[in-house]
Amino acid sequence: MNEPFLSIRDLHISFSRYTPKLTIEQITPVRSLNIEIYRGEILAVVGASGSGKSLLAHAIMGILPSNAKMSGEIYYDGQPLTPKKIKQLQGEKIAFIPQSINYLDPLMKVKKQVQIGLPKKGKKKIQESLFEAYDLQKQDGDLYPFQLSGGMLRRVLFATSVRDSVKLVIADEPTPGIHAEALDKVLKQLRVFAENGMAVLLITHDILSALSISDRVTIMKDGTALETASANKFEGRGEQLKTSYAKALWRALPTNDFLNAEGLDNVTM
Ligand SMILES: Nc1ncnc2c1ncn2[C@@H]1O[C@H](COP(=O)(O)OP(=O)(O)OP(=O)(O)O)[C@@H](O)[C@H]1O
Ligand code: NI
Repeated sequence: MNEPFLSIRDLHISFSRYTPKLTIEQITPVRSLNIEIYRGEILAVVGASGSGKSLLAHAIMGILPSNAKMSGEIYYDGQPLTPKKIKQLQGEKIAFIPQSINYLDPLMKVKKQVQIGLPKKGKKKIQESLFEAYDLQKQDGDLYPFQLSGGMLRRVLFATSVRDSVKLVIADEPTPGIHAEALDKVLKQLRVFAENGMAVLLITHDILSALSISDRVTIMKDGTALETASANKFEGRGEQLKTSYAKALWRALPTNDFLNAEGLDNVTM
């Protein structure tokens, strides 16, 4: 097999925080996390709220909060991904679609934000065609973020990430609040990115959408990767999955009649 394009080895992320009794305790919401993403594939990372998915994305992007302590290694295209390197790559080679729409500048018209980083010549044209591709009206471009709905803002965020030069796409929950048709478009677009050779990391709660377009799926629980399996292993009663947690998660989906859903909290590796 060829080399992973992005490789995360033994990642730990901790925070110190005050307890109600004003003593300091340390929490480690990401621990012993190993993840590899290859060129041309979509790896979906799925997991419950609080399982550490966004922290993983922020660690890669070098935007963890300043009180976070991180250890472990992140390799990009065979080289350590240092804070300096990430600054060079961001936008140009690595596209990040953040979970929070607060990442948009509240004081800048959205069309200007989409134009950032586009080639000087023709950026207006490209921005307009991106708007069209993501079902945004031309006049929406003159609005400020607060004037758009959450679903529209997500599509703006998505549009801001698209560049031909990009090699790695990290999409953190790109789909909440958007209607079915737009959801389909966003997922298909991720597929197109992968088919163009990009490595795509899709972070989501939604295991069914993840399975519909991903090549492999990593199930995250309590800050670590419990199991990584090809998407096609999620079938039947989950016999091909290794951990009981992954099996239970799969069987608990509505399309699988919620089999065993009540046991999901109790299952162990
Ligand atoms: N700035 C912070 N300070 C202290 N703890 C934090 C901080 N950010 C995150 N955490 C801890 O890390 C955990 C994981 O956070 P993270 O945002 O990665 O979860 P997530 O899997 O992305 O959840 P969601 O699906 O809700 O977006 C949180 O539950 C919280 O305990
Ligand atoms: Ni998150």
